[in-house]
Amino acid sequence: MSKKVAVIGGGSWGTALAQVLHNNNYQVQIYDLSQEKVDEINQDHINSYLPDVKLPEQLKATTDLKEAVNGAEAVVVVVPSHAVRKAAKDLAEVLETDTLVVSATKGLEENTYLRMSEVLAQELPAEFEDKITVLSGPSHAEEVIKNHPTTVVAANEDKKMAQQVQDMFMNDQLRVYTNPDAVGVELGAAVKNIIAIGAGIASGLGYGDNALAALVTRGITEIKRLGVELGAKSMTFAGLTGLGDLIVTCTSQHSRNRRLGYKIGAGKSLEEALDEMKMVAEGVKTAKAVYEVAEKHGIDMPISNQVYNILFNDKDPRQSVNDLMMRGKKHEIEEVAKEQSW
Ligand SMILES: NC(=O)C1=CN([C@@H]2O[C@H](COP(=O)(O)OP(=O)(O)OC[C@H]3O[C@@H](n4cnc5c(N)ncnc54)[C@H](O)[C@@H]3O)[C@@H](O)[C@H]2O)C=CC1
Ligand SMILES: O=C(CO)COP(=O)(O)O
Repeated sequence: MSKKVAVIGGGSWGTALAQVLHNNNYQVQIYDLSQEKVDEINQDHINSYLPDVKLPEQLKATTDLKEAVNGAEAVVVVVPSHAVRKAAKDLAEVLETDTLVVSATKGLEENTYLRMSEVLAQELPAEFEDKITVLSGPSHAEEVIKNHPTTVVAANEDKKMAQQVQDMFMNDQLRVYTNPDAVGVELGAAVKNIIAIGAGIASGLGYGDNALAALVTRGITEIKRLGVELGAKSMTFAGLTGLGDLIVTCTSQHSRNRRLGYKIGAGKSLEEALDEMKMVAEGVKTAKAVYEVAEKHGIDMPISNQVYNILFNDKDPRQSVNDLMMRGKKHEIEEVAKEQSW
């Protein structure tokens, strides 16, 4: 009999990952709070967030968490970041001790500024701490669900755990690498969403590829600056979950964060833009968390800072662009500037 995996969260990413696991011969059960989502998957074999794609009939969904995790060798947590603590609390009641936990959510928790694996570790019993592996990378659900070639990373300090998750998801359409630096992987994934909102804003203002390249390149510089301060390895930000995910999110038609930014750049308020979104744009909440963390640690994050001010302080995006362009003059590579006292 095939092994079972429970996917916690039947949104676009949860459904795409569920299909990958189904293709890899797992019996998959999706858990979602929304009866409507569960009915779509069970009765119509679709997820309305992923139009034009028929899901495998064997993919089952439920609103009963206990039923979903019963007998599962792994649970994949893929609810929005604001729901992870609640999902983890609920999971703590029903999870069997030897179950692997995969965290596929991208964001930082508001107020605590914790990474998602840290939130899970706080709420699950202590024996799960080493069993939490982060799965992340440049991977829009809209393409994964169509089996387009995609690369992601399974991150856990424990090599065996990372490899188990690599084996679970890897196939000829989804290539999975491992990386012990879960801190860097999670921070890259969370902060790129803020820069992607910035890329959307720039596009909504009518700016083109030059501004985009500037945002991506200077964006990864400030993501790395924050990450290294918080204990990540600098090289992780040159990889799939750093630069890779930043590129895909800043440039893709599928990105929810970029789309939200575009609406704001084109003149809508944050409330109007959010009202028009069905799916989660994680960068909004993360912008607040990162603004506060950067302030606390004294880290210079000029782009994230401007995105925060546009989102939460009604700053005119054109003024933000001007302020970014007119910052004090700098050496491009700060490590070299320090080394050579430039
Ligand atoms: N959509 C994508 O292409 C990708 C998304 N992600 C990340 O995955 C996470 C989820 O994103 P999406 O699937 O796009 O979100 P979504 O907005 O499409 O769906 C979220 C789903 O979670 C459900 N939900 C909310 N709270 C829940 C709870 N406590 N228990 C169970 N279900 C709950 C909602 O009913 C909804 O069906 C986000 O952190 C996102 O950044 C990561 C990679 C790709
Ligand atoms: O993380 C993603 C792709 O890797 C999805 O980004 P969006 O949430 O902006 O769609």
